Amino acid sequence: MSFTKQDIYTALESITAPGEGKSLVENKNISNIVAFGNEVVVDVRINNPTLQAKKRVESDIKKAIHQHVGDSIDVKVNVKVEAASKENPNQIKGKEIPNIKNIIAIASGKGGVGKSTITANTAVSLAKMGFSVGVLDADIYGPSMHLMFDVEKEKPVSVTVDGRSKMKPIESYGVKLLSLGFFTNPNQAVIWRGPMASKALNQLIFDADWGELDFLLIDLPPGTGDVHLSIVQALPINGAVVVSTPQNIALADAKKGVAMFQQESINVPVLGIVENMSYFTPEELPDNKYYIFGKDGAKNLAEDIQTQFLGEVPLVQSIREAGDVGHPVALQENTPLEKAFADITKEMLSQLLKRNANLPPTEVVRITTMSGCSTK
Ligand SMILES: Nc1ncnc2c1ncn2[C@@H]1O[C@H](COP(=O)(O)OP(=O)(O)OP(=O)(O)O)[C@@H](O)[C@H]1O
Repeated sequence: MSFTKQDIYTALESITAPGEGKSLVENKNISNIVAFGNEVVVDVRINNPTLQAKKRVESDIKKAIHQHVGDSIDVKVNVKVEAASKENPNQIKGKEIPNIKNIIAIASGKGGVGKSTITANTAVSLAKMGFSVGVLDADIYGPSMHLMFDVEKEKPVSVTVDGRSKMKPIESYGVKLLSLGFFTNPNQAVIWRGPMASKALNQLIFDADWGELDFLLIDLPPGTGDVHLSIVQALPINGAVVVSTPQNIALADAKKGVAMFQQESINVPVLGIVENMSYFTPEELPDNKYYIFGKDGAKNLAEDIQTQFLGEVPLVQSIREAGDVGHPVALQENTPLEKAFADITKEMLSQLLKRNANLPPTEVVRITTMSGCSTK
């Protein structure tokens, strides 16, 4: 059968580079194509170093050529991984997403420490400060953001942007949301394998019509696994926030979480640690503080590992209730909790400003105004 190099390029236009949101051709991943007789050799360069990504690219290329050009063609694929440069520890990895100025990952080592609660309330605080904010719920084990923002019955619709079909995030309290929870049946356990989860998350980031965002907060799953690795390697994350309770077992896991971001191959700056459930104050004894999970654990950890302590949130029934009814407590005007979350958010922004100030000049476009925050 006869075919041209151009036929091969056209076939490869249908394939998305892993974690890069554009087609292999558009993203200039194809470095060479040689076609002779019934054989084609495709040389391709990708950034994602995982074996799964290499295998996926190889099999996608073969499939596309067989499907669009001819199923008897003998296809050979050479995949080369281009490691991200390690020279500048503040380099933002992954492809820049033009409409999204800052991406912040919220993580925890241990489950159930309040990572989603902190994400939801920080997002609300940012929106109240006048920023445009999006939240991506990447917690594949138990997405909860759609519940915390009272939109569990909503389904994102498809819109056409520049000729491409995109998902429109659901908006609640001025925050744009996309969650795996919108696409799963709440009564069914969903088992996401690493590559499948990464693909779904990539779509939620790159195939979504986020519009212009000052901040995209990513609520990561607890722990340090596959999903973290592929998200932090594929996305230009400006910084990570780690949430922990003051309990020893949670702190040990938080330390691992921080270490994961600081690993050479990941190298995402940690903006700081938030301590949740720091103490309990009964209504009838407003001056008493009971340190149920231990005292100052996260503060001490932050000091030990030379990370910023971003603030503390007490254990309060109304935080749990507000989460359950889908009305984050930071929305309650003129309350101590609204202030607590605003203070944590400002501290996080100050750290982000410092971090962005260290970026190469072309990257220092992230935030220009931030009332009440400074890099000092
Ligand atoms: N400071 C707090 N005071 C009272 N309840 C809280 C507080 N923080 C979180 N909670 C409650 O604790 C539970 C777990 O919180 P959340 O879902 O935010 O944790 P998570 O770390 O995101 O959990 P997962 O590991 O499942 O993702 C929720 O019911 C939430 O409402």
